[in-house]
Amino acid sequence: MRTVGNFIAGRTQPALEGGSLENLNPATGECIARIPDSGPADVDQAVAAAREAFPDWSARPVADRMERLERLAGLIQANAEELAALESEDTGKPRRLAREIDMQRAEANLRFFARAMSQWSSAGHDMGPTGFNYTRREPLGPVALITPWNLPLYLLTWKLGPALVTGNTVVAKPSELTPLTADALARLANEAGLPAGVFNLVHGLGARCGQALVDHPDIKAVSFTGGTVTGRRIAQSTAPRLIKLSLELGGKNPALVFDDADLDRTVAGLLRAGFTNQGQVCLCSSRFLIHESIYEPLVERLVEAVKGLKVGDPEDEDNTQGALISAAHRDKVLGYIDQARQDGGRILCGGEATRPTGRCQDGAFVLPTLIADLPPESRLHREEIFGPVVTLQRFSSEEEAIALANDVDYGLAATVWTEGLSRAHRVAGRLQSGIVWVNNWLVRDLRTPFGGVKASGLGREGGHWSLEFFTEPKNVFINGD
Ligand SMILES: NC(=O)C1=CN([C@@H]2O[C@H](COP(=O)(O)OP(=O)(O)OC[C@H]3O[C@@H](n4cnc5c(N)ncnc54)[C@H](O)[C@@H]3O)[C@@H](O)[C@H]2O)C=CC1
Ligand SMILES: O=C(O)/C=C/C=C(\O)C(=O)O
Repeated sequence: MRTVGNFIAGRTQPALEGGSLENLNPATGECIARIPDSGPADVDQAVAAAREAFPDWSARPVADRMERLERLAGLIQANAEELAALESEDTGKPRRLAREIDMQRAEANLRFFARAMSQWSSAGHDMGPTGFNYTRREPLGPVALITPWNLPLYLLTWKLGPALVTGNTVVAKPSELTPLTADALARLANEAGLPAGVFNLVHGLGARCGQALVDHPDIKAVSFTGGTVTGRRIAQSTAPRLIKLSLELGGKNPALVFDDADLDRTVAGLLRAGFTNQGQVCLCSSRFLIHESIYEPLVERLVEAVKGLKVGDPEDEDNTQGALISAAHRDKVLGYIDQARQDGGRILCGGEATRPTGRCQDGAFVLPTLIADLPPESRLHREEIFGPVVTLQRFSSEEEAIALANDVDYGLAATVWTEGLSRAHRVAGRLQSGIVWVNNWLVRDLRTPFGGVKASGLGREGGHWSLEFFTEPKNVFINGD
């Protein structure tokens, strides 16, 4: 079994009070590591290290920071297989998915932001003979990055890249459920030549370690991805200090399938949108809204396709579906399926836990599930389940589809399936959603704004939005004579 430590000022160390937490592999139920149960004293030490490293790191030439981040990206690439194995063990996701999605994106995130910095410019405002204004973009200081368990290294690097390249120093807190790739990244950070204290890592529970981090008076900004309840709590905690906050939160994302959709493309797309990573991506479509004229044939094809998904041991390269993040989360998801039955829903496929044979028989597996005929007010249409569960609804007009899509508290990512160009533009314009994909799902261009509206978050990350978040603009006026 591994022992994971906090990474502070370039060194690995246990929690100062000595406590530790179990880290389980959700596919087997086995304990695979012990991690520090960090508290305010550990956080204080990590923030002090970040504060101490800030003057040197922020004063370095941009090219120096870009080069070190590129080196770190190269080390992720070189160690991708080992990192994918760790990620899969820690999350229960198929190793193949961890390799093909998580590790590729972790590398791409760091390369993208290192290179984006070379194209970033600041504004100038010419007042003619009176003078000239130029805008400096200054780093903030030590910043907190708090990340969830569904895409651990993917989301940590998504925040780390822009934070570091703009000259900030970092204290990161990964989810207590998935510490392993962050721990590995810390070692690679030393190898890549990140100076001590530039990147620090504290492990532990959200309510103790995470809360101490967001409450720390020297933290100048918090970038958080996770559940909406936690996001709201962080917003309340940081509000009195008026620090910058970026919140990427949950979703209840609709897929709108119109009667002119290409059904082959739609079935393949909905399968990915509904069930990638066992439905544990904030962008997953969890409500399929289908035009009544194609409802029966499309649903028949979807049921067949979903039944064809292979659930089981994440190490088996043939499996597309692994375990959910924990037994507790599996039970929460199963609770929603029970609720669906009570609400009169019809389970078209799945609807239960499964026990793969062999080493995974005690794992947290749930069969991919489609549920029809729920009443409109059912909680399953409204609440984020964050598992392999999709509800189906019919609509008879474009107006009704848009109304159903918008009738939830969330507004993160919608998909629209149609061959009609005008309809695609019209509907995209009316959806209350930070992101709309037409005839596809999770095509990511890292230059684009990423984030949600309503209960799905606050602010945008990606491209220059991330670079702006991690810097403060300062206007300098130079007199004209
Ligand atoms: N990106 C997303 O949309 C995600 C959504 N979720 C949703 O949230 C639900 C709950 O999952 P959790 O693991 O509890 O997510 P969470 O939002 O509580 O955890 C995310 C991160 O925040 C930290 N955290 C928790 N409380 C904190 C606090 N008071 N201050 C600072 N940091 C804190 C956690 O330790 C973790 O690192 C899931 O069932 C799912 O519906 C969960 C993970 C990702
Ligand atoms: O940036 C992406 O491509 C995906 C981000 C996903 C999340 O933020 C999430 O699932 O929490």
